[in-house]
Amino acid sequence: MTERAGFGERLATAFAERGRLCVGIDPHAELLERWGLPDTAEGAREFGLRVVGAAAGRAGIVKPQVAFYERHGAAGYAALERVLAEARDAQLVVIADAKRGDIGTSVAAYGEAWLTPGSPLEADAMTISAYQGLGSIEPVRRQAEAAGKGLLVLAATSNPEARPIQGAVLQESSRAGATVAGAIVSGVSAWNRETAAPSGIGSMGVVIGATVDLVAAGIEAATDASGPALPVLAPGFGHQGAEPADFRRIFGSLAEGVIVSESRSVLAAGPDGIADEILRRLDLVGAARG
Ligand SMILES: O=c1ccn([C@@H]2O[C@H](COP(=O)(O)O)[C@@H](O)[C@H]2O)c(=O)[nH]1
Repeated sequence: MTERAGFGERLATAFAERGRLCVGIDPHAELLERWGLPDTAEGAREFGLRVVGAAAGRAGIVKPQVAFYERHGAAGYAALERVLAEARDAQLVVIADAKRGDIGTSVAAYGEAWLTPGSPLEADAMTISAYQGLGSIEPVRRQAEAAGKGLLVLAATSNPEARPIQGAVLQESSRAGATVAGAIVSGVSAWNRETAAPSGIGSMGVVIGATVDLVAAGIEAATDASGPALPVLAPGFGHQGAEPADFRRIFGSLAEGVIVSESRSVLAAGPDGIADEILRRLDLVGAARG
């Protein structure tokens, strides 16, 4: 196994060499049909491998949506293992969109699954939920740091129904007065400042939808520009309405670490059109190059 740089460093290289587009791998039933593939684990594997083939040498980052493999049970996991391995062999930065979360040894087991070098489901980073408290995911933070992996903690997700909970104001804590989303951004930013970041981008990051108003969500107030840039996985571009070319305006002082994530808007191009669509979407985020 060849030695890979840490997540933040790999992200910085991907941004510089390939741009910020992250191609989602979401083999849901409708897309599989459009791609002429069966709605089975084999279909999901073939879909994922073709997306990886189209992304390799064009985009720098892919994000398999774990749920679409999990729904096929053990065979789906075998398919996902293959897609993850091919993506990593193709030198893509791989973000497993697993949205796991729990406490103690249970959350640590999730970390082992997705972030251990050499594990069957190894990715470069995973999405994780801190709904049980930021401290509950501390074991995975330690695993990620030890293995040079990344964590992307859900802060303000792209779906509008998240707003009442993620925008709720904390009453009793060291962050009283902050929104839940803002507190997560501040807490993860503090972790990120502690990670070694030779590239200027850290490895501890957050998920913030491109559809979110950062001021209303209490995130702007929580942003601290010191230290390495905070990785921000940003779904909500493309099919959900946000324009990739607008990412700097949308994210302001967080823009440096933004990963522009798109699934359906790219995948809808089908197997024959996806390579060109990736190049077209990369151009839309073109201001991000360099
Ligand atoms: O806040 C979030 C977090 C994750 N997602 C996931 O991203 C993709 C979005 O797909 P599109 O087709 O580009 O809308 C999908 O896998 C979601 O589960 C998100 O949308 N919002």
